[in-house]
Amino acid sequence: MVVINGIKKTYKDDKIAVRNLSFALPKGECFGYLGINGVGKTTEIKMLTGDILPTQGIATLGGFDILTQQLKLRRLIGYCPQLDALIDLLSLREHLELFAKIKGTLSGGNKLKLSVAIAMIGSPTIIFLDEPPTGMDPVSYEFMGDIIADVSTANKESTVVLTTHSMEECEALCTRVGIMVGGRLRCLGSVQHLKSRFSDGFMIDSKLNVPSTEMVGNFYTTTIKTHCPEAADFESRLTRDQVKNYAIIWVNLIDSFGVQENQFTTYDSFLRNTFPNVELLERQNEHCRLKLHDDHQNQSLLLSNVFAKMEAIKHNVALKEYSVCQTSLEKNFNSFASQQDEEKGVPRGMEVKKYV
Ligand SMILES: Nc1ncnc2c1ncn2[C@@H]1O[C@H](COP(=O)(O)OP(=O)(O)OP(=O)(O)O)[C@@H](O)[C@H]1O
Repeated sequence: MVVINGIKKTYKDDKIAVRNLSFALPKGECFGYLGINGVGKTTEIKMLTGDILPTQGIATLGGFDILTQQLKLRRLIGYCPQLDALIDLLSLREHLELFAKIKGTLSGGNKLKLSVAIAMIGSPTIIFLDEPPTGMDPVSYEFMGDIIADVSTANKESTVVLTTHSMEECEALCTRVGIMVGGRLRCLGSVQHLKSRFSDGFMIDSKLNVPSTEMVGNFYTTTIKTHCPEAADFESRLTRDQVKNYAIIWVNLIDSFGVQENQFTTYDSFLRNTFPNVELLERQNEHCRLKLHDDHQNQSLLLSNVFAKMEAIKHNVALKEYSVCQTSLEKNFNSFASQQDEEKGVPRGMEVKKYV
């Protein structure tokens, strides 16, 4: 439905906004374009919708050439631009009539909803949405998400190209995602594929058992009494009032803390003996969050393997519950976004020459 072949855009000031972009999208796809500000997403959409001309390359939408068949092509597309540009979509009379009616009555978010609705009118075959959710309230945002999913992935009526800064939106809506850096598409694939390919590991959220009274008692007998007889004598030296007033509670708390420490140390060492690179990120009482780093050299770090190993470990440690999840798409995106600086120089073979 969308075929892009070697599209490039150089602005007047020699700024290369899009560099030799090539990819294709079938019908029914919801494609998410990710990239930090200024990487070239809007420029790419503007070339496809005919707002601006590419410097180089060809593209077809629904079989129509973006350079020579703009009139036919426009009937196929719906476009919700990033900025409020309703003026481009209406005749002068319609524009005046509409704004005479709505001036001062539509908030920014409502104007945006109107723009999305206009882009969807007539069930266009290809819909371009340039950062549509900015400023939309959560209810409308969810409603818009449902509509996008309906027309693209569910009913296979349209191909949707969505530029966004929201990873959540991409994860929820898009069948495929492309991450753009410095005018180039650096990766393209399903969210799950990108996560598996670029993920740097797994997060494990765990909850250990709350120490039982019996465990606390055992700890007191085996550890405190053995290694610290003075402290063990502490209880017998307390007055009745002291026992009544909290002192005994403190002893119990210290014992309970000791049991928790032992449980955690055992759990931590089991993890470190099982996985190559474990980092403790956070710990509070019986809860802890750990990261299993993946250097992509160890093939065993697959989600299924991590679960299998955790299931084996859990019988040896005081683990009440745990969950394993892949690092988020946001993490992957951030690592791509950080490459933006490196992309600022003109790459080899892409130099723009000035002829005077
Ligand atoms: N008319 C123009 N003339 C010169 N440079 C431009 C023009 N329009 C955009 N650019 C530059 O081209 C690059 C890509 O801009 P573009 O608007 O396509 O980025 P974007 O990824 O859509 O950003 P955002 O997420 O902020 O919308 C930027 O460096 C921008 O400054």
